[in-house]
Amino acid sequence: MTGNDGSVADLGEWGVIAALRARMPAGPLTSVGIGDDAAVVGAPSGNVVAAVDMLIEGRHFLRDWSSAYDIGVKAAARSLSDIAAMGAVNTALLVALAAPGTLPASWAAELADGLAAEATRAGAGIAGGDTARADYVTLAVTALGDLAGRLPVLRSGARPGDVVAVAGLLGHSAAGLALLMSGVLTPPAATGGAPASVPPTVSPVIPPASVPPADAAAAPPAQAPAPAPDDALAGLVAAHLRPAPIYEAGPEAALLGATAMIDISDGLIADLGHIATASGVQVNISTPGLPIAPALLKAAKALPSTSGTTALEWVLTGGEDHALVAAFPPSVTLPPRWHPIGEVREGTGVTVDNATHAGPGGWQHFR
Ligand SMILES: Nc1ncnc2c1ncn2[C@@H]1O[C@H](COP(=O)(O)OP(=O)(O)OP(=O)(O)O)[C@@H](O)[C@H]1O
Ligand SMILES: Cc1ncc(C[n+]2csc(CCOP(=O)(O)O)c2C)c(N)n1
Ligand SMILES: [Mg+2]
Repeated sequence: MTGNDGSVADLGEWGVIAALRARMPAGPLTSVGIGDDAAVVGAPSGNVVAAVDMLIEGRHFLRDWSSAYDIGVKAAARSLSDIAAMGAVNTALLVALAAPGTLPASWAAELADGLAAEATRAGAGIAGGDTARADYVTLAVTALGDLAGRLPVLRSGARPGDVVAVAGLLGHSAAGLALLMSGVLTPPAATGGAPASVPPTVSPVIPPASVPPADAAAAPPAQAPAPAPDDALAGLVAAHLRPAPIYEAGPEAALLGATAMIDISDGLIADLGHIATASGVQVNISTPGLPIAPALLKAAKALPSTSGTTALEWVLTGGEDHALVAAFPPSVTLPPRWHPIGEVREGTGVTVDNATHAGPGGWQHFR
């Protein structure tokens, strides 16, 4: 299933499953993996932690931008990071894949490699899935995890006085998306990452003007100057195409006594809003404590129509990096990868430097 070996329709459903199976290790806790009616996965501490997330062509990715490997990584990372955000260790993924019959079999193989690589990075395997034909590539990845005897870290446990800290990147994926949407950078997949025989992909179902950040989306792709290669900017595009959550920071936070935790898929403000609501508290973000990578400032300058606050906006409202954000009792000594960015107070909602932030604070489907 590599090279110029035809389409998934040529292989047929069972052929596709066999080919995927050969590339996706079952993982250490799976005693029955791909090939039976259901998988059997060990749950060493007695409770199964489970999450599912979809990844939809045109909504979450474009095949013109992302290689099949990128899409596999991203689909896996979205669900794996939800398990980490409960303080749990990932054990196995179930992968539901729908795709057009014209999809090259080698594309499906690359997808399996990306899924397998990211699952392995999180310590998990791939225990099963489902395969069907559809007009667009759609993935629904279920992740299973284990709490190793600990209590789950919920969204609802934050208490006034807690310190809010983040582990992982903020705003990189949003900046990478803005660079791609504006045409300032060409996606690697368009220059060799995807097979030449990839069928035409759909255009984004999201009108560009509604995709955050709005200032970047407004930039005209055609007129954008072709810049010299820039590793810092290319790194942002890579962060968008292949998020790399720090999975082990989830169980680490649980062991440290985190009172609440969430992974940032929609945006820092939006996702902290879920903690604030579930916990019945207010969260204040202090912008001087926010890690704003120099690459973000560079990207904001490289985009034709951005303002001086664009890099900060990406950090505050950009999703898809899947950093973990957690509340810790003030007595906890945080390891270096946990950066304090704010505090929990009495009240409601999320404030930024004690003020309400204008706008939705992140991504929301159907808006
Ligand atoms: N269609 C659905 N049916 C049942 N439960 C759902 C459905 N959609 C979401 N949920 C549940 O709602 C809660 C919040 O889900 P949500 O998808 O917003 O969280 P998330 O996966 O962390 O974020 P995101 O999907 O934005 O990455 C979860 O408990 C999830 O299982
Ligand atoms: C082609 C294209 N256009 C826009 C975006 C941006 N985007 C899509 S979904 C989402 C939030 C997370 O989704 P969910 O809430 O489903 O977890 C974001 C920031 C993208 N990734 N690709
Ligand atoms: Mg979800």
